[in-house]
Amino acid sequence: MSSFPNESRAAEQTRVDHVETMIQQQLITTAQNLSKAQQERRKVEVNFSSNTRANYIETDDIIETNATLQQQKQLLAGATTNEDILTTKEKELHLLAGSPYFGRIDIQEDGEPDTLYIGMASLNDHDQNFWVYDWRSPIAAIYYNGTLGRVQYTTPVGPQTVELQRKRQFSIQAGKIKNMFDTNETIGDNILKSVLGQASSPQMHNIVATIQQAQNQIIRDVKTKVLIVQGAAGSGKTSTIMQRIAFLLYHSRRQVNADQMLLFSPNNLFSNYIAAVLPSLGEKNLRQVTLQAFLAQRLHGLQVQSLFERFEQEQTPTNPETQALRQFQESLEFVRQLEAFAKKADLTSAFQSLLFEGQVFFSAAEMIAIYQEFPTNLLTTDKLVRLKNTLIRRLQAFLQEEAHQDWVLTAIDDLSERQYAEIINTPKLRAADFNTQQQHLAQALVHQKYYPVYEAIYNNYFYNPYQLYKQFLQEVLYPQPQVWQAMITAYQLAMETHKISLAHATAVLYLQQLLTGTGRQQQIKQLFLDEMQDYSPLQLAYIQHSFPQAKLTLLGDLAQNLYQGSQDQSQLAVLEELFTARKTKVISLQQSYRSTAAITNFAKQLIPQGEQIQAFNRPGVLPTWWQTSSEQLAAWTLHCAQEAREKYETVAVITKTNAQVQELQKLWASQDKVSVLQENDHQIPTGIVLVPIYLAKGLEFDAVIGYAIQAPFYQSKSDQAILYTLATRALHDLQLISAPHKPRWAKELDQKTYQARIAQ
Ligand SMILES: Nc1ncnc2c1ncn2[C@@H]1O[C@H](COP(=O)(O)OP(=O)(O)OP(=O)(O)O)[C@@H](O)[C@H]1O
Repeated sequence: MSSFPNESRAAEQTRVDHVETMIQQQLITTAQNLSKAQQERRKVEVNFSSNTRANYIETDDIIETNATLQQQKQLLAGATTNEDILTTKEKELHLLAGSPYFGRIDIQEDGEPDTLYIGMASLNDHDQNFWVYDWRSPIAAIYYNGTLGRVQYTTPVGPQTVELQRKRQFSIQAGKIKNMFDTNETIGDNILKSVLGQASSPQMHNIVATIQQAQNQIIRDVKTKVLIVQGAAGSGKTSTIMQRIAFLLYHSRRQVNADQMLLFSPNNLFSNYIAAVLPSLGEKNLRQVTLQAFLAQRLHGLQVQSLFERFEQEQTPTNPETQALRQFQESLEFVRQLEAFAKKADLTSAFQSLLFEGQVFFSAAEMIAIYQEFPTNLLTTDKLVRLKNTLIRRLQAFLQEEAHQDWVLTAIDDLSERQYAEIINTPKLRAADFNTQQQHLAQALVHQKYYPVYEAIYNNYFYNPYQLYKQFLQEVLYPQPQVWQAMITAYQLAMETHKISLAHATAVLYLQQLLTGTGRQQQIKQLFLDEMQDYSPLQLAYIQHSFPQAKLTLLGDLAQNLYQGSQDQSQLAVLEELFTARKTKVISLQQSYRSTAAITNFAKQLIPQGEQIQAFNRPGVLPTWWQTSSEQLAAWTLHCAQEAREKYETVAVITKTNAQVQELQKLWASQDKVSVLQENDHQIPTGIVLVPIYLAKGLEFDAVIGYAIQAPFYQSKSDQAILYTLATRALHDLQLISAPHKPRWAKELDQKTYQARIAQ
């Protein structure tokens, strides 16, 4: 591939032109081949349906049909694979077209010089020369990781060392080089600066061309079982996780596909916001779920409180006792007590009679009697299995008897020919004598009728998990017994109206899963969890237990802790303890990319250990902190938003609560240019948007106006974390509005990091 010396820009452009022509040619041939493959598949499909119109009357026909079926299936699978390969190829060519690569490395490997170009996908010619290397190929790691000199990279056959002699970055648009320069840094500042200086976009972009070294380490880690990423606001955690997913899909294509991955996302708006990243990298999207949806799916018929509802409720003056209580209920200590309870729990008080057609089929007393026969030192899970087996055996014995009842004979007589054929459905049965057939029919009919009883046993409907959980709660020792008792009463009352708090919902499900093992998802191989700081130890323990085969990637920012109240850096220690049995690695990202340096430097004072955060050197104006009157508050907020809108695409007015959003919405009803961001919105609209902080998490806007930054909304230490989250949503411009008094702690902030102004 040394036909181009590639030193000058002109030479590089000639190479780009050559590659572009190759892409266009390959697009044409791929489209032709694809159309042929589609025709081929359709032909096989037509044959398939006409050849497999089954004739199940004669045994010989069945055997023949099966053989044809297998053959046709193979043909169809072959045709579909061929088509899939070509479709992927076409997708990759489209990814490359116009901007075929963004990086180049010149290396010496075993004394041999080589020049490699890195892009979104691989491109080779008929002679198998690589013109572009996929960014995820082993050798491309050098581009992201290495400074010039000797560098190592990992290959499937072990580590390889090469001499990196040059690293060049490109910005290519519509086949034209817009910018190119050599760099010795990981990925030079210049291109990054220009990427970060751009306006925000309605959906998240990929960062493939400018992945930073620390991020690359996270993206390419394939060994760690539990990868925990603690990163400052705007440090690229979410971007990195999306790149990591694309990397894992490429790296482990044979072992894992997108259906075996699951992402826990903070809310649906966020899920939509990131939904374009994987397709932009040529990959299929993975499934996403919110914690509340995950719990609700498993608690049929109950209304599970959402994180937002809880946050809203706790805005009414928070009672420290309630706070402490909830923290205990979701703590690691509580988890351990629950786990211990599950091992030795006495189920007898939770048994409930199994009814069938309004009559008791197995009474609670019968179950208690069986249960009490088991050796006392058996684990509860084992007792449960034995009880189930006993109940099933008793059910089977009952069915044997029942098969001789008169109703069965009548029902057999009433069978239509089709129903008869459906039950007598094997050659052996068809050949059997009358009595054998009758017996088989009788068995089948009683099984059919009593199937619900079997299902109820199988699904553990013979004990009440909510009752068992209550029993557990009553056994827990809490320093303030009255507070604890009041909580149990509240739990019961809520259950009567089919409502359950988030903490109880998780605990009930975890207990149920520990006892029965049902609900565990073995097929998920990779689990990703964004905004980990919003999950309590109890929720994390339950999630971990639900996905026993999954490797975990958890990421978040302990400082952006909106929901957990006073939890702090010790959460990391809790996490490590929670996952102690597995290979855990914690990576910290301190460089913040989203905001201008002025905004980051202002925001980082709001949190403990904020001094470790490094602002990205992107210029911008100091944040403004406005002081106004209560009467003026809403009007001034709107004024600032409108002024910012003249300069920027997206301007967010961020409130602390949803109630404030509704207040402003009413006041600004005549402002048709203000839209309210809703949880199920697919995109962030341009213009002025009104949004509560918990929905703005993870998102970004060109300008942010913080509404009512004053007591009582912003007062406590944990409110500083909320303001930190709010401030770090801004890319270019941040304005805070207070009426009339700023929070007490505002005095401690460095006056040089913002402009204090009076609104008039
Ligand atoms: N390597 C990079 N190249 C280009 N842009 C980057 C890079 N890393 C991060 N960014 C940009 O920085 C911004 C913040 O990234 P992201 O949302 O992934 O951060 P985060 O750590 O998840 O933030 P937060 O915790 O505040 O929600 C995004 O606009 C993203 O595109």
